[in-house]
Amino acid sequence: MVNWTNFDALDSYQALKNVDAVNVREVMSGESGAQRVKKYSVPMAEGMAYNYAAKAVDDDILAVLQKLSDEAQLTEKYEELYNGAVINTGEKRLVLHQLCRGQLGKDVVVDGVNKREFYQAQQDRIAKFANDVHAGKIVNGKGEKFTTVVQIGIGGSDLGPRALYLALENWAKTNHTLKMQAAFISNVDPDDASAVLNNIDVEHALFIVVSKSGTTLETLTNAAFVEDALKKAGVDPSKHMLACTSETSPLANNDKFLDSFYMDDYIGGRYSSSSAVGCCVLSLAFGPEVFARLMAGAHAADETAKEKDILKNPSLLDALIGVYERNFLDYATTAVLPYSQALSRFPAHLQQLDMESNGKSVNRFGEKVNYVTGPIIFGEPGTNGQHSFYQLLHQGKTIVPLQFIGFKDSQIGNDVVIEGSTSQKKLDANVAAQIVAFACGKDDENPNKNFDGGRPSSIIIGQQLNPETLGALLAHFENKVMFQGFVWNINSFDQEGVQLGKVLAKRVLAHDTDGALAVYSDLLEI
Ligand SMILES: O=P(O)(O)OC[C@H]1O[C@](O)(CO)[C@@H](O)[C@@H]1O
Repeated sequence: MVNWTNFDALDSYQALKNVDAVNVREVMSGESGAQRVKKYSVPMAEGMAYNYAAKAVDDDILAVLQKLSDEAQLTEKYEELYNGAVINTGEKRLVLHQLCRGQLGKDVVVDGVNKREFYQAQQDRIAKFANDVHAGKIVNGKGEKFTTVVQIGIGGSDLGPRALYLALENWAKTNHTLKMQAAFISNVDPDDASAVLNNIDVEHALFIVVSKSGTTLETLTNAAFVEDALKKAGVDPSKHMLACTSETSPLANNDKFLDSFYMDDYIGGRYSSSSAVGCCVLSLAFGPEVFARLMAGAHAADETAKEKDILKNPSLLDALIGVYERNFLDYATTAVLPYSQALSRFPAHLQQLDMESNGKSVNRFGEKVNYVTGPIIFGEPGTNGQHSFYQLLHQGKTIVPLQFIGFKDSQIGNDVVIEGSTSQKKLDANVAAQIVAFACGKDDENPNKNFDGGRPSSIIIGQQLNPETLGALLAHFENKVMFQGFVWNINSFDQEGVQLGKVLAKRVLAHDTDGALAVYSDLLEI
């Protein structure tokens, strides 16, 4: 059995308060910096590496972080999780998203159902469905092949799958495995659905209504919006619409859908890309083999996360360094900066993953905690970000830890040498330069041109963004967030904080308002 103890009650919490701080500028300058870049690197799954040379840690701090990991029983808690303990205390649920991509421990059986087999069976059903669509065995009302798939969902039923689709779209085109174009409708803003519908050929489109709960206002509204558009186009919606939901939701077992695929209550929305939620759209877009490769990469990262030695466990190490920065260096934000245009929506996915999971003020037993928890996450692909918000990152008063992601090869492989280097080389040169600029700064007698440096970062480096490396990246961050939640002794798997706004919006629509709500409603003429 593991002990669920508040972070500030641990001996290692006190020890971390007393460690000697590392001056990033000092240690990253000159030969010492070169040595750190070689030394402070951990292999990740799928040939990637997590390099943390430019973080404010040294061997002494790492030793205390190892103690923290052991004392807080972080890998033991992970083991409890994948063996089926009720980790989500708020909703009294198991947490099984890792089981969608492989068996990590014991069989998890609930009400006589082996959960790994259930998730695999859904993937197999989706694979058969996708193959039949691609082969022209499942066709539209006119007997013609479907060419487009549209996912209708929001939050975890949108962000992860959308980020993954965009991450692999060009890779799939290059590798001749783009079977169907995908599009996504999420916002209840009517312009979102209209713009997507205007851009596609609805007669040849399949629409997946994705909602775990089957009750989300935006998704149900958009599903009805699309149904209406299909009817107006003279198309039978039941031949074009699929459902992806939990078996207990109001959307389940509904014959207005061509077919339905299931996840369950043990998969949180923001962790659902590995379940039917991601499987459906990605298998239709790229083929089931590509989805299987994505899952293989994620499973490899899940296996690595079992390692007790923090210097061999990149997601655990990343988590612990993040905790040190958040609780002892007082850094409130983290920027995710992929030097890969394909990862354009990955920061948005991580924003939900991290902030919805760890944006909590009470521990897993509902008691207030006296320390800060999850950071604010934001980000954009480099080099675009360099010409936007990096000014503040370099010279602003707030220090923001930076998470870079970079790849040696492009996905499409089309490149030109201009002034002695390819665009890919320019991209990679920029990320290397940024890490050193942030860490080491530059003295200038003109204060306006002076860079203090000392701004910490880490980088995940891979050869190429492909299904395996993408899967490993996805799981790396899921596991990092999980480990941080364990340190803070919070429940990372519920999201009560999003409920109040939803309830009040319903009251506005029902004209049941008073006080400020009534005045705002009047201002907007609702
Ligand atoms: O899949 P559902 O049930 O429609 O939920 C969508 C999203 O809404 C939330 O519950 C928060 O509003 C997320 O956690 C979830 O990913």
